[in-house]
Amino acid sequence: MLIKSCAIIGVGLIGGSLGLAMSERQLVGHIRGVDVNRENLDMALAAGAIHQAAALPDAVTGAELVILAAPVGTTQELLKSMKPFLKPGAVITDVGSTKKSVVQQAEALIGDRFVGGHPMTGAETAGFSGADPFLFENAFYLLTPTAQTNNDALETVRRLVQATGAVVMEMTPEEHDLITAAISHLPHFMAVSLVAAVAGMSIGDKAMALAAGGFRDTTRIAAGSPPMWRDIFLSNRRQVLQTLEHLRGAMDELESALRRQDAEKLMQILSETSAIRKKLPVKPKGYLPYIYELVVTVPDRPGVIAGLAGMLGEAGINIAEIEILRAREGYGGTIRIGFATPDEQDRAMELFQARGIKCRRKV
Ligand SMILES: NC(=O)C1=CN([C@@H]2O[C@H](COP(=O)(O)OP(=O)(O)OC[C@H]3O[C@@H](n4cnc5c(N)ncnc54)[C@H](O)[C@@H]3O)[C@@H](O)[C@H]2O)C=CC1
Ligand SMILES: O=C(O)C(=O)Cc1ccc(O)cc1
Repeated sequence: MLIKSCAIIGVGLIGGSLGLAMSERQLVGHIRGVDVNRENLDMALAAGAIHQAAALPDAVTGAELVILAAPVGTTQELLKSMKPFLKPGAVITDVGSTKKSVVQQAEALIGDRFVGGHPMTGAETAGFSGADPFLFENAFYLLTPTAQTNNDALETVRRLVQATGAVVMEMTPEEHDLITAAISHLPHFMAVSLVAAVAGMSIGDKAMALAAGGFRDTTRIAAGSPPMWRDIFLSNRRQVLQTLEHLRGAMDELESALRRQDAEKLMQILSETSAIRKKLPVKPKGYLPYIYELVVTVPDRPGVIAGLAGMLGEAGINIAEIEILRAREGYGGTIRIGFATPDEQDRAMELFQARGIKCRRKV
């Protein structure tokens, strides 16, 4: 056990997942949870993510560690209301998606025992129902200590975060906010704008009904929690606007090439960005650092997946992940099967091909 008692303020997706990860691994003796949403609190309690539902200030009384996991706009009020009740020496951390303003507010109120944190993993589903004890496995978890931060407090948070399976990376709050503006907040801004733009077109409804791969992939995050994203945009406003300038520049260049019907320029931009996109590192997810995948096309027959699973099972090949990508009555379907090793992927491919089952490696 790393910590005797902890309070999680906000037991939604991230706070709930941390609670589950900490209790499953017995990292914390007693966890109290606070939430303005009774449903999330009840679910967190029932799932064992927290041991006790509480209210402020009781929840933080005697707690060695307090984790703020509500939208970033609540930080200041929460810290103000809990400050007089904090145990001397208690460590406070947060999981907010923006850091500079949060850390400034917290240091002004709490001092050197606040450690800014941000797990670089999550989903577009809000609330405890999406909580997952393995959410942090192999995910980057950014910590943003400042010159003020107490070393013991930092070490406490670092050890706890590492024990959830995450990979800690440290940077300044300023660097954090610019990087996340570019790779998280700007994409969200774009996804929201794309949904709004298409929805506003006269063909909007029909287009949405037909939306497949590209539109879905590019806009998935736009389904995220509105209060959470409102707070992120407001708190990282300057950096989001700064990165937006770069996006506008890139869009202007592409637009101008299109207006001029400049095929060469279009090819140059498309080739350069395609090469950069292909070089993105494979995202480690879950327990398995990498997944080696096959895409299998099967006929539309009951029991066809059981058949594939049976073949693999008999050959001693373990299925790490399985997903039905497309299925149409009468046309069969496409199934993605993930393996933990390239050897299993090769053997599965040979096995399927020997039986005349169409399959290919997914890259
Ligand atoms: N959703 C994601 O993928 C990620 C979110 N974050 C950050 O984590 C924080 C929490 O986000 P999620 O867990 O996704 O949102 P969520 O909506 O699932 O959970 C937030 C919880 O906080 C509660 N809450 C709101 N105001 C409160 C208050 N004043 N006192 C107590 N509880 C309050 C809500 O009722 C909700 O249960 C946010 O700061 C967000 O920026 C960080 C990484 C990833
Ligand atoms: O759903 C996704 O892919 C996300 O990227 C979720 C997410 C949202 C906010 C963060 O600060 C970090 C991660």
